[in-house]
Amino acid sequence: MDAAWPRCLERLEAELPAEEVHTWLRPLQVETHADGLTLYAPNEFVVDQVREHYLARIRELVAHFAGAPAAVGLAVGSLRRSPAPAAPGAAPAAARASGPAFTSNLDPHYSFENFVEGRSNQLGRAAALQVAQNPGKAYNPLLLYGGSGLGKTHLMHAAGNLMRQNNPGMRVLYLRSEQFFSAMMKALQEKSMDQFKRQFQQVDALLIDDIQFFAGKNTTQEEFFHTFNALFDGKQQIILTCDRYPREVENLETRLKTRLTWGLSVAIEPPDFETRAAILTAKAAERSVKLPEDVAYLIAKRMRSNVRDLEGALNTLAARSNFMARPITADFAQETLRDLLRAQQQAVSISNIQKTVADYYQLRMADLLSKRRTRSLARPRQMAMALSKELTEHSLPEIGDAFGGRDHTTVMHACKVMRELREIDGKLREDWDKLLRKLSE
Ligand SMILES: Nc1ncnc2c1ncn2[C@@H]1O[C@H](COP(=O)(O)OP(=O)(O)OP(=O)(O)O)[C@@H](O)[C@H]1O
Repeated sequence: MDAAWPRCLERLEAELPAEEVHTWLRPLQVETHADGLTLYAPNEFVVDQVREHYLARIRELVAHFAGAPAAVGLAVGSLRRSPAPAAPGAAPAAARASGPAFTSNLDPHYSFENFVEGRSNQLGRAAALQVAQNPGKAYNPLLLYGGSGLGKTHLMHAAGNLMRQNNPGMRVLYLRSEQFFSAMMKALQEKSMDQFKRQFQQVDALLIDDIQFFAGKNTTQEEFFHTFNALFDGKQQIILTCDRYPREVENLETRLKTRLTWGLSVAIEPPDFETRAAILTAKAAERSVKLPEDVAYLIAKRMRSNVRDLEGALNTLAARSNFMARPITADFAQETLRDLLRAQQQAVSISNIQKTVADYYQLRMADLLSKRRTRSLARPRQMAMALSKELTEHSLPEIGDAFGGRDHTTVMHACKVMRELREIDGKLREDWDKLLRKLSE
């Protein structure tokens, strides 16, 4: 019986579009019994989809591969396994089915406690927390938007988990936009739209991730628009994420764009250096990885794109250190992450920085690089030099050369001035942050 489900999945993969298997069947957890098996789905929504579209075929295949009649049950729940690997000699971790009647697709790992706060995500975190504490009342909908891997999904799950923690009976449903889309397409094909719509009337909070996916999909937008309105009228909480401000998403209906931004829309920005280092330190502690401070700084300095990449770097380091039984040091990190760090470094060059700074201050490149010392040129020039030191691996003399053959002490002075001004001049600090962000995209 144990082998029946993997073989059944394999066969279904050959028979069905990959997207369907990925969306509905892969997330199922299986518990085998002597005379059959039970499939556990993360929530009722998935149970309905599986029952309606796949269960009959699953039953046929399981019986076929088991070589005998087999009972296949389907229920909401999950198989809880002991999170730590079993110690040598210990009995296998007991697996058991659990879960209330409505679970939510929420990942319990994501919480506010393990979300590191920084200037870049402070507002988003505060808004998500407010919403979780006053669902349907604080801001509706809450829209979190920003680039990939910056923590939008994390905050969304954290809000959902907190709602359920405060009120265990609350029905919170998390869906990726693809899941909404694919369930709707099925319902349309099979003329079961009424049932599709009813599922949403039962939820207290609906969390939809990555709504930019709806762009160009007109029927989905129409349906989502109605679902949205019904929930909104019923004061059910809606939380959405998008990879940019919805008004900037092409091929999204205007009335939907307007609705999406009715409540509160908050940008999640790429984390600054301190936050990146704090995230690395926190993730390392969570995983019991010994990450010295200088290594956290090294990675945080060099990897500026997003948190997912930071996590990837940490995982790579931890795995290699484990495997080679070597401690994580700065040298070890340089050696292990060489390619990754180089790829990040290539993304920004001095000329790239000069161009971005010139555009930002609406100057001509020739003026920025000229010897003229008027204040309106000197500050942007110092800004560009300091950014070059911060963002590239070039030496002071190399940077000086790239700025019309200036001496390395001029570059050093520019870095010092910028550091001091950032402490006391709010406008300049804002310029610095904006430019850093632009250059780190
Ligand atoms: N401030 C933070 N503190 C701790 N972990 C974070 C933080 N920001 C992001 N992460 C982690 O980074 C990873 C990527 O974040 P997440 O999946 O939430 O990104 P996203 O913005 O939803 O990206 P996408 O749009 O690509 O889905 C997750 O593992 C998340 O836990």
